[in-house]
Amino acid sequence: MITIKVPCSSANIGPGFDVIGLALSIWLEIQVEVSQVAKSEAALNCVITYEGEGQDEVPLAADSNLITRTALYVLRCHGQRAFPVETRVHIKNPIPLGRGLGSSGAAVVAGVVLGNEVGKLGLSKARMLDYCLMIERHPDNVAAALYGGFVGTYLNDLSPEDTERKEIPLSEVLPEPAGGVDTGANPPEPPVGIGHYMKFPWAKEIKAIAIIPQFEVATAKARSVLPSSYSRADVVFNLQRIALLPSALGHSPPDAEQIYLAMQDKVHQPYRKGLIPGLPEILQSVTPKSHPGLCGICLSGAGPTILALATDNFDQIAQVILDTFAKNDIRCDWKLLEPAQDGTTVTYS
Ligand SMILES: Nc1ncnc2c1ncn2[C@@H]1O[C@H](COP(=O)(O)OP(=O)(O)O)[C@@H](O)[C@H]1O
Ligand SMILES: N[C@@H](CCOP(=O)(O)O)C(=O)O
Repeated sequence: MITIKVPCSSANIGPGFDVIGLALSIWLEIQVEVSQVAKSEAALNCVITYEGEGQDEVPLAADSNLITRTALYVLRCHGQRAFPVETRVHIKNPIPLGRGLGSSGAAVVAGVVLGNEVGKLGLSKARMLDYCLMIERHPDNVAAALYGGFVGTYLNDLSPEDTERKEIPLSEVLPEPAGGVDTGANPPEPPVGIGHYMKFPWAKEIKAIAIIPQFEVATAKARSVLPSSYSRADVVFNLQRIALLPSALGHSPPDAEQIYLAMQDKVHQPYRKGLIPGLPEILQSVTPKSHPGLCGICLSGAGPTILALATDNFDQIAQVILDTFAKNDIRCDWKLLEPAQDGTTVTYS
């Protein structure tokens, strides 16, 4: 059996919109068995079973499920039209969907690794990142999930031809389900070196409190409310803070006041407040002065999860944020998480 484990991730961490990602300790797990039968009755030779978050909504057909659809994309780019006969994929997913904890990024990474494994393609992690970026086009979640830890990411300047290839409509990369039938269309291969990442140090004292509201915000929706241009003052505000953030979060012992300031943002959080009731008040509800132990607070990814970074007093900090959400009739779960430094792992048993 092949076991693929992919961590969840929190993107942005305040000012690092589409740049910074932090892999955290909730893992999507995929168990894969390829059984040696002569013929498979399953569409595209793939049988999917699923447990955990999203089990009542996630499709189980190989050409609809985001994980296997992604794997099929990778396989088809290498001349393999379907899964090997017969591939059984069991998905265990504890990452809540549509909450800003990178469930789709984890699913895309898992799909690329699944394609690489069952197709015996021998792709490097750097090449797998290219495949991920053809599907999830912002690099922060997928780079964190693939490589692990606290990362800064960027997209390379590509040649005009490669740029065109990279920007091909998603519907051509992941064609609409064809009822398990191979349409025969060849998908576009990713250009080489679409994106890059760099891992930053993380101060061992800092843990992540994730306050996860019981409602979903689709990332696509949360991106659609952002403006297409910004004032120079707002861009400079974020640049000034993002320049400090990696060293502030890597410095031990952590300087809470500096981290708190370095996590302020004017590029995405203010525009997303309409999607998350009480967001400005929640972001102001705890500070290092009011709640010793707190280092910084931000929207996790596109929300609605709130990420509070702290060294102590985790329950008290979580409780204030839960209470502030409760005033807006929003119930939440909360978890204390740690950076997942190893990123995606594959084991064989
Ligand atoms: N384990 C999974 N298996 C299949 N599809 C998934 C899985 N995880 C996430 N998805 C897909 O990704 C969507 C959520 O993505 P998105 O809106 O980007 O939110 P998130 O912040 O959780 O990444 C889900 O509605 C589902 O379609
Ligand atoms: N930079 C992206 C990150 C989205 O993360 P997700 O976990 O909400 O999918 C954005 O802010 O849109």
